Amino acid sequence: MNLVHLISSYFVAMPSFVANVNQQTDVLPKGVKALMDNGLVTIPGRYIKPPSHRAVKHLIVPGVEIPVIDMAELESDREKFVQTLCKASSEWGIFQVINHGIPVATMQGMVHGVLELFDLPIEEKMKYYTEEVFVPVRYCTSMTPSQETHMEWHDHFQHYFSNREKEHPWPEKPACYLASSYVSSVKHLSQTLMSALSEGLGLDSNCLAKSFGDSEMILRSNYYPPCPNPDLALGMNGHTDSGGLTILFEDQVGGLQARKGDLWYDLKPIKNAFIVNIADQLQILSNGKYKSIEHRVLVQPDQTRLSIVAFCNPSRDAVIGPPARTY
Ligand SMILES: O=C(O)CCC(=O)C(=O)O
Ligand SMILES: [Fe+2]
Repeated sequence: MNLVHLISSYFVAMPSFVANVNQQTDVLPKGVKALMDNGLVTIPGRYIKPPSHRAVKHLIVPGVEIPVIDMAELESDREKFVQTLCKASSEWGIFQVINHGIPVATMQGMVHGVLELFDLPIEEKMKYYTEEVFVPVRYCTSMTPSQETHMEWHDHFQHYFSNREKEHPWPEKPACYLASSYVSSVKHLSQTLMSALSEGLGLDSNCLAKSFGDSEMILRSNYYPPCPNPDLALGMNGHTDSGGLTILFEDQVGGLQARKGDLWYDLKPIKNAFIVNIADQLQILSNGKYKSIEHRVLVQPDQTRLSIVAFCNPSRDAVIGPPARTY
């Protein structure tokens, strides 16, 4: 056990210390970027994961390429496309999508805007600070800091688009944050994938969309600054996504891992591709055929990582169950 591990086990074994930190409810955590901007050199105790929750090196499979879904094949051979998509969704529940038709300029513009958004002065970002999920604009750090003993090493901006919304109240600053064309492109991609996923279950192409009802979307941008003690922390804990279909765009830094059995597969970032994963409600709608895969994020000692995640979800009042023909 090295010194850092020794120190961390000390903190983990000191529940009164942890409780003390969390009792400071009057002090809102402003985020990990703010900590790093202020010259932090060692992570605070509340970011140190207990040893049983940390990444274990020998259980990580490095540099894994998940199945590739080539959207160009949709035109040339729809049947083969559906088969490949169905196999990837059943065996992995996560795949990369290439030739998706979303212009590189739209993706780069989105990344630029999001980086500027996180670069706003902390007072500006704190105007949006909330732990509520179903609000048009949310800035927060970790997931629900007031309830967490061990926090995650990321900050995020999140938008909830209800299907009743007419015009989304985007933050006024920065002027270059223009996310609406990115959102509509990603929504279109999700609809195309959902039709093919429906067909993969032997159903009409609009069947899954019908079950989703007036679908909703949450757009979440995750900012993972460098972490001084990356082995003690996690950018995001292992979880499955609770919604329908998740469409993720990441930079080239890496850190996203997907779990199969006891092993964590370290996913190699692919330039300008999207990573798509099946979430819980699509697993249910497919009667378990498509898998909602557990995933997590590791942090880096010297690099900031950004991911932009669109959760394409059923309507909040949709009743979800497997369609009769998939029993
Ligand atoms: O940042 C990532 O790559 C994963 C993010 C994620 O899993 C999430 O926001 O649910
Ligand atoms: Fe996720």
